[in-house]
Amino acid sequence: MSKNNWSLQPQDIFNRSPIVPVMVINKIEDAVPLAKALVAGGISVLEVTLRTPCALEAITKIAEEVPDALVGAGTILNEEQLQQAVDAGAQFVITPGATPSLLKAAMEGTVPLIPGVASISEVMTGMSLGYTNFKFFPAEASGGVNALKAFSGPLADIRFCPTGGITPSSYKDYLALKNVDCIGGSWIAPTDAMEQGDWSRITQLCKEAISGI
Ligand SMILES: O=C(O)C(=O)C[C@H](O)[C@H](O)COP(=O)(O)O
Repeated sequence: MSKNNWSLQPQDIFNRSPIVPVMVINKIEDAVPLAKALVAGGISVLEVTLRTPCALEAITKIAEEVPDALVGAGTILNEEQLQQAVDAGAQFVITPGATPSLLKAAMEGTVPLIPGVASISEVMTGMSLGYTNFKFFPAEASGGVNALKAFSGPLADIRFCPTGGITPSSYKDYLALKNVDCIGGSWIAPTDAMEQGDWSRITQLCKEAISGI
C-alpha cells in the first residue's frame, strides 16, 4: 500500500461516526449552531457540501468554533476546489466521483480524500493510487445494498461510506454490511429545521438514528 502524508487516516474518520450528515448550509449564521446540534446528538463527523456560496466560510467557522467536530468538505469536483477546502480548514475532503488528477493531487497532500465511486472499475483506479476508503455514490441509484454485497467479494479489503438516497428506513441495512462503516445522508440535517432554527429537532434526529443502530 502506498504511504500518504495525511493528517488523519480515512479509516479513523469511518470509525468515528456511523452517520455522516450531508449539510447544505445556506446562511453562514446557521453553520455553528447546526454543527453544535449534530455534535450534541452524538454525530461528530460533518460533511459540508460546497453547493452554497457560504460553504467554505462555514467550514472555517465550524473548524474554529466546534472543536469536537471533524469537519470535511463535500462536492469537491476539481483540484482548485480541493485547495480551497484545505485552505478553509477542511479536515477531510469527500468527492461525488473522481478523476485521476484529483486522486493524485490529494494523495500528495496532507488532508485525506474519500473519493466517490459507483463501480468496481472506479474503485480499482483508486486502489492503484493507494486509496482504500470510498464514498459509494449515489448509493441507492447505483445498486444499493446488493451492489455493496457484490463488491465485498472481489474487493475484500475496501471500505465504503454509501451516500445518496439513504433514508431513516434504509440506513441500518447499509450499516449491517461487512464492508460499510458509516453512511452519509441529508435527512439528519433537514433544511426546514435549519430554516426554523429548530436545533433541538436536529439533535433529536441524531439521537434517534444512533440509538436505532
Ligand atoms: O454534494 C455531494 O457531494 C454529494 O455527494 C451529494 C450528497 O451526498 C447527496 O445529495 C446525499 O443526499 P441525500 O440523498 O439527500 O442523503
